[in-house]
Amino acid sequence: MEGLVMKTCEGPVNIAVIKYWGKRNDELILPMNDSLSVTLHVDHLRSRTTIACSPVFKEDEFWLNGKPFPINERMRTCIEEAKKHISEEKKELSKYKLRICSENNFATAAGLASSAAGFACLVYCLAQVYGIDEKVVDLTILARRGSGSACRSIYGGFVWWQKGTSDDGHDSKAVQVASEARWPELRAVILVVSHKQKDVSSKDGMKRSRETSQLLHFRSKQIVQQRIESMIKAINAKDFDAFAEITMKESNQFHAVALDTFPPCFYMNDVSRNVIDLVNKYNAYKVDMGSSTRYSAAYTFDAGPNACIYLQDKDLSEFLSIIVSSFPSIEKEYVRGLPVEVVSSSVDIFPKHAPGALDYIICTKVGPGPRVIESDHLLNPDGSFKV
Ligand SMILES: Nc1ncnc2c1ncn2[C@@H]1O[C@H](COP(=O)(O)OP(=O)(O)OP(=O)(O)O)[C@@H](O)[C@H]1O
Ligand SMILES: C[C@@](O)(CCOP(=O)(O)OP(=O)(O)O)CC(=O)O
Repeated sequence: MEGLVMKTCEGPVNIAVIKYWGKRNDELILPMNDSLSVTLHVDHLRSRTTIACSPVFKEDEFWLNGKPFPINERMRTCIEEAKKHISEEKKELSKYKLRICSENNFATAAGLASSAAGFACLVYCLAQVYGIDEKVVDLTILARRGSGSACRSIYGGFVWWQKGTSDDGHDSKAVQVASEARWPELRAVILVVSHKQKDVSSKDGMKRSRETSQLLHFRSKQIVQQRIESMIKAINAKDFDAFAEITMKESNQFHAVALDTFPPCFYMNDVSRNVIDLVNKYNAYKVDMGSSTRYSAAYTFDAGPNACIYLQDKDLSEFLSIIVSSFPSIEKEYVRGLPVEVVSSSVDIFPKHAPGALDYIICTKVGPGPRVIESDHLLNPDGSFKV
């Protein structure tokens, strides 16, 4: 079709080890404290987005996971902000309407960071369509306007969102602490306890926490900065003990803030607590078996019951075998993502749960940032939606 421009990109999920919770400015999405995350591999968990731009389109349209979806205020902001940075030779495109089609290969709005992958992918794809020069324009600042945690999905590896101090948000951006090549042995196992949409969104939950939780204010002023420094040291030194301890304490403190919120937010459930118990028992078991480190696995939970367990490649098969025997399933495709050998575990110190306590498991590793893909477009070649 004459004048049609079309690009398709994929964007990764990130799971924070130092949590973002609480904004100092809701509209600009400026956080109360810094945060730090691990980008998970786009081969296993990703948003894929196709954007087409054409003089014949009559209105902007968005489809998410195969259905028309409203273009909400945050998405509108990302589009309008991206248009401000359009390259000189593509200026004409800013007048054209957009068709955006996106899909996540995992549950949306279930505390699996779909908004992070989705908005990072959207902004990255807009940058390709509009010829935005990434050396001049910080895409992390654009992605932040879609969802705070999305700014960290613009980079691969280990990413630090610096809260910034200015009122206009120009210094609230993400930087890469280390690429995925720094710690290639690091693995992440996502235990999907529920893929149902959560009751209180992160946006509403963190607003309520800022208004009612004294613990949140204490944490953001007195605790987070020190933990960021220790975490960066741990990553650079590949010190799993330090990484694991800070990760678990951060998760615990975030959920303590959720409970300190009034009325409280309950994001974890009994299965989540059983997972914490299993990880603690696994760490103790490994020490008994002569492990040179205090921790072999570290849990973290976002605003939902699903667990993310960080561990190293050497322990992955053993840990998964224990999980599968402790949380049995009748699902055929129970373990997804990275291929891992799962054997029947002979270690019987872990409690057995009823089949079906976990929906499924995704195994992945630390990965790169968003990428352009040349095939598998989600729109037809003429820019129409695939129905
Ligand atoms: N692929 C996508 N493209 C654009 N926007 C998306 C995409 N996926 C999700 N979103 C947006 O993110 C919203 C879901 O965000 P929400 O914060 O509720 O859930 P989550 O990101 O899965 O959980 P959490 O942020 O707590 O980990 C969707 O309603 C939609 O607006
Ligand atoms: C618990 C968290 O996952 C919170 C994520 O919050 P969002 O980035 O989804 O919130 P908004 O900025 O309002 O879109 C912790 C984290 O990812 O750091």
